[in-house]
Amino acid sequence: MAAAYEEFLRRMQEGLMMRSGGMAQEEGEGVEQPSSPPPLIDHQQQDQQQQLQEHQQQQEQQQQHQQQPQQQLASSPTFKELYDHICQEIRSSGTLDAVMQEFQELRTDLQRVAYVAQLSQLRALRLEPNYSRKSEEEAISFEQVYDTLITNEASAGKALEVMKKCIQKTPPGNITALAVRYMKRGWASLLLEYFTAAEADAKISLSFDCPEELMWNSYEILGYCSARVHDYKAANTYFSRALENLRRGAVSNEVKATAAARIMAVFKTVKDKKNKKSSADKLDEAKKPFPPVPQLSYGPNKKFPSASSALSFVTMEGRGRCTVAKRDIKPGDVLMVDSPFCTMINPSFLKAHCFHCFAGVATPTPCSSCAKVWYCGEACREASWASVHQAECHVLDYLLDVNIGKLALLSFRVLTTVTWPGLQRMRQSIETLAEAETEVKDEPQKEVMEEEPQEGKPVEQHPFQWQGKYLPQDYRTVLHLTSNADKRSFGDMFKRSVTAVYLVHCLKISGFFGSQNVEEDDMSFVASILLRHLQGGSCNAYEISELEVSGEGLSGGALQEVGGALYTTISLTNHSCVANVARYSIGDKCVLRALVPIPRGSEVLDNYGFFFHSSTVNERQEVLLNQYKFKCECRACAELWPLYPHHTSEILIFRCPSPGCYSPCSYSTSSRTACNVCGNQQQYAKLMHEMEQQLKHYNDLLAQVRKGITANTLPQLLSHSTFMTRHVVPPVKHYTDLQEVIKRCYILQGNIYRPCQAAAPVEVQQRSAPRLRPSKREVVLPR
Ligand SMILES: C[S@@+](CC[C@H](N)C(=O)[O-])C[C@H]1O[C@@H](n2cnc3c(N)ncnc32)[C@H](O)[C@@H]1O
Repeated sequence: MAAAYEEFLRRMQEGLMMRSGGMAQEEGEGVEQPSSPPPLIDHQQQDQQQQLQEHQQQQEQQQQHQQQPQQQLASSPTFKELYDHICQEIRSSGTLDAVMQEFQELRTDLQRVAYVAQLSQLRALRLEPNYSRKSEEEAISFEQVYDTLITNEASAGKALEVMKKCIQKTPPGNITALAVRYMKRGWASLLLEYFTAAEADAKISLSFDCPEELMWNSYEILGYCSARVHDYKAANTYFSRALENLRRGAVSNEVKATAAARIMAVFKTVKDKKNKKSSADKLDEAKKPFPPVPQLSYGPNKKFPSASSALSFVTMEGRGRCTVAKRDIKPGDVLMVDSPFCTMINPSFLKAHCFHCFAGVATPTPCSSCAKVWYCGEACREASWASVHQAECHVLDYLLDVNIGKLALLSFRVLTTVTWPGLQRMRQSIETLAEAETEVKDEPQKEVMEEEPQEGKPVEQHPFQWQGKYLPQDYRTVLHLTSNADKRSFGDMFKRSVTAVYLVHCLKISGFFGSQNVEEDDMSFVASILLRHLQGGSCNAYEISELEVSGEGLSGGALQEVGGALYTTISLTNHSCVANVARYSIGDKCVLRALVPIPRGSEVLDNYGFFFHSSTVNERQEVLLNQYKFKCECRACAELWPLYPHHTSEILIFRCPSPGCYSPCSYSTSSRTACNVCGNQQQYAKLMHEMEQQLKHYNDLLAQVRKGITANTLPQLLSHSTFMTRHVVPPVKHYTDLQEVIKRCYILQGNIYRPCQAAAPVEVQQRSAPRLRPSKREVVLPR
């Protein structure tokens, strides 16, 4: 039985990892263990002696449990403390078998959450607000460190980081302190040549309407930033105000003299210069955080506006809802542009990314209430507060705890987005839906589609029934995400149920239910919905990604998972290890584009993060089954395609280009050859010549992509992809490389983050050009 307990504990520790369509792989504590054996222990298979031993151990454990006083659970426990305590209690009380049996007999999420809510630890659970608070005392300590660091220009980077923390900790009521601290952060940015950030901070500092003589250094910063973009008129005004306020300021004469000399050195050189407006425009361009979102090819689908009209949605036996091509689709076609129902940031990106829009920011604005999250500016701060953050701010440390899993915050946000009154309005239909799911589903009315899938055996398709438009902000689309509840193990479901009840306590103290006392019945209802989203999210949450690049060009760089989101239209696409589409992020939007030609009637297939060329069939199947609860039967899995580079020497095998045949062909370059299967005649010498030309040209295209040039290159790569798809039998290294290069081009059109936010120099400095910032020896501490 000891082994059984170990197995139980392992299963209890499994769980709440964000498991998602290609999607976010969690977690701080590691990704969920792949493929777990069935949860129930078959006692009949164990020999009697073993059973006896286990029985004795169980008795001993029970005795120990009775003798030892139970360890007290901390007040306001973290999820890990709570869950470990529950596991420990079940283990030591010897009630595992009973718990497993009882729990597995439960049919609905409502029953599951009601069951775990009766555990003593959850009955006694009382949570207090838990978040990172503002503190003037801590802010002052950070400011003192800054004041020491900033006197040495080499420490400007550190000074900037320290001042960020200082601002984050400053209570919002300390107006003057905040104004001065933004000014100081602006100064550190200026020294680092982060001109956009320096300008933004100087302007924020002035927006507090503090006595002008305190803010002379902000005017000085604005003077340098304006001079840099040749806005000399503005630079003159700012420098004049800097000097005037410096004269009135309460700083020592020594500081006044040094600062005045420094300002004058640049002021003199810009005084009589004429404005050059175009350069200023360039700086504005640099501020735009995201590239434009592409238009859907062939226009939007009337019923599914986030999808192209080239797509239809059906259900198939064993595959659930599927996306199918209604017409021939070309590589590069934009098939879906989806908005999130709600999003969440990965805790490791909290320090350098906007909590609301995910833009990378060097000198962000903090939340006015907590000292945990940052925004790229006031607009995002306000939008976030109004939409989700107000409801979560004071319980954020519970929700961002690494051990609770990323889906906790996402599920919490689903509910705060819908709101309690919203849920109450839908309560009856939600309960009806939950009940219907436990009954045996009727066969949907059969309707044979015009189109047949191109490869493999034809599968019966039924139209996907949906009332009204399928809109990304419609909560019903989230409710109907597949949860795979019937395929989940005991450990998985048990841990999710405990999480759901824990989260409902977080909702309660954050004011979700309003000021009145909440009924137990309502708590259970909301916990059951949380449990539904914790399951749905594990198979349907997608990552929000960005390419982090350093240096001037766009070569290299790592694709990072900045956050997660629910995209309910993208969620209608199934997985293949040989996907025909690729996905990337623009801001918080998700774009799905064709990689290869997709013939009319074929399924549109995404990849959930497990590619045939980078992991073995066994690895892929194991994770897909464990995480997404299906057995992949794609071509690569069925034909056991080899890993990259597939073959030691590159051999291209031609396929018959006749539509509907596509069989591998042997050929002769000297004459026309007939396909063994369909008899189609093909001039292979001509084909070979064209192939050679294309391969030669491909290398030039590759060089362009390496430099980050995609606008003209991508169409040529896509046309090469069409040619290769038509003529070559996969898997072949060149074809795999080509798909990867196309994906790279798509990604380059999405979110890009440069950790160093310094704007690129607008012009090479000329002899007569103004100096952009003070030199090292002129640095004085701004007061
Ligand atoms: C993002 S959803 C895709 C849409 C889903 N079929 C539905 O009905 O909502 C992911 C889930 O779809 C199913 N799925 C995805 N790819 C599949 C495949 N190749 N074969 C069978 N089922 C698949 C699995 O249940 C998986 O957890």
